[in-house]
Amino acid sequence: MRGLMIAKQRRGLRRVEVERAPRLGLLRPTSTGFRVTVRLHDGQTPDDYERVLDKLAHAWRVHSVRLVGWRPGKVTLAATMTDPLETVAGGHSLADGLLRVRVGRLDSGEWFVIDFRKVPHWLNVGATQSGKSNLANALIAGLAPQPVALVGFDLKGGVEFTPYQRRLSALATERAECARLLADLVGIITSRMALCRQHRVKNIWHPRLPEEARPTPIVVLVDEVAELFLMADPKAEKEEVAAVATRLLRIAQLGRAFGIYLVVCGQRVGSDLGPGVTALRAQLTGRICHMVNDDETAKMCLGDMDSRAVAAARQISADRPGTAVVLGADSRWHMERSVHVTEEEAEAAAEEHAELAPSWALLTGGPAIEVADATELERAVEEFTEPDLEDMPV
Ligand SMILES: Nc1ncnc2c1ncn2[C@@H]1O[C@H](COP(=O)(O)OP(=O)(O)OP(=O)(O)O)[C@@H](O)[C@H]1O
Repeated sequence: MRGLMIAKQRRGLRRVEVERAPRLGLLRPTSTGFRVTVRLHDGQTPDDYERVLDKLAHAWRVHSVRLVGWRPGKVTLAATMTDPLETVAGGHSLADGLLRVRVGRLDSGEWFVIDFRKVPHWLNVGATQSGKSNLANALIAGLAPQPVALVGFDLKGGVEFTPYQRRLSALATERAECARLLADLVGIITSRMALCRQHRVKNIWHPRLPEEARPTPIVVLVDEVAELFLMADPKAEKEEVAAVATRLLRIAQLGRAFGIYLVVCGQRVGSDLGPGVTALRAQLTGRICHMVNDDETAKMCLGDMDSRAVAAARQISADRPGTAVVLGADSRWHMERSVHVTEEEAEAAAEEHAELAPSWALLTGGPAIEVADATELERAVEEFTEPDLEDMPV
């Protein structure tokens, strides 16, 4: 039956023209549809296919067609028969290795994995009720059982992250507090730099750095980033905002090598918030754009990478919360829908693994990894440490 369906598809495919009839390779069935490699005619580029993917989807009578890869002279297209983002089933383990979290599904049917060692910093934008907090919940639930420290900057007065406080090593809810916490993080980077110099390595993941000296990775979640930059009274607040902007930027620039990763969330991220925001954005290479209210935020999030992604983000409808356009490790954009993780589920994960939270005092000055329950941590380290550290990005 499936063979018949594929044969019919194939006959359909042969009738499609992209300027000239495509030279199709074998159709390979996938769990959501099929993949096919197309040999490019002389003068064609992958862009010629990118432009007509919608037309191909209609011609092939499938939900969508995406360009999923290319080699010189060839492109690979993936067709999806039905919308894989209609519902995204949960119930699986969100943690997927050290600093990796399976937060959702891509429209290709694959997992959307946030892998901080591949893409260290992320920008997560969206209008109210678009699903930003749900994604943060998924990250907290996925990172909570891992040997990592979590830090919260919650400019919504603490309402977002306070429920997870027991798993957080630090939480700042006002700008002055944020400025102090950011200064601490810069201090952590400085001491980790000294550690790396001492061992003649360029980053904390280098295999030459003894395991017992390797510092705990820190994932920093910032909610409502605009509040860090907005000034009600520019005269009085200018200095504080400048300090916050400089420190955040420094962390984004240097954090990757020293195991500090950022997830910056906000409703609106525009250049009107000042040059600090634009400079910060350039460092946040992972982009997640939920439904947004204005073109500028979608452009700020996605536009400098791919203008087609902006158009796709503007089409996300309000009745599909958790849906977003994402740009990640492969520099291509994808439609994604995050796994639905309620605040209660994230809170339960934070409670369950509260003992894995290193104290802030230890992170800022104490030995590398130390938590209340050493056995628990050892188990977590074992579970999440991959043997081949050679592959780690420098
Ligand atoms: N992937 C998803 N699947 C199903 N429902 C979702 C998904 N993501 C979010 N929701 C639901 O959509 C609603 C809004 O989500 P969420 O609170 O994450 O939005 P938000 O962007 O953080 O909003 P706000 O800025 O107002 O806090 C919630 O009721 C949430 O449960």
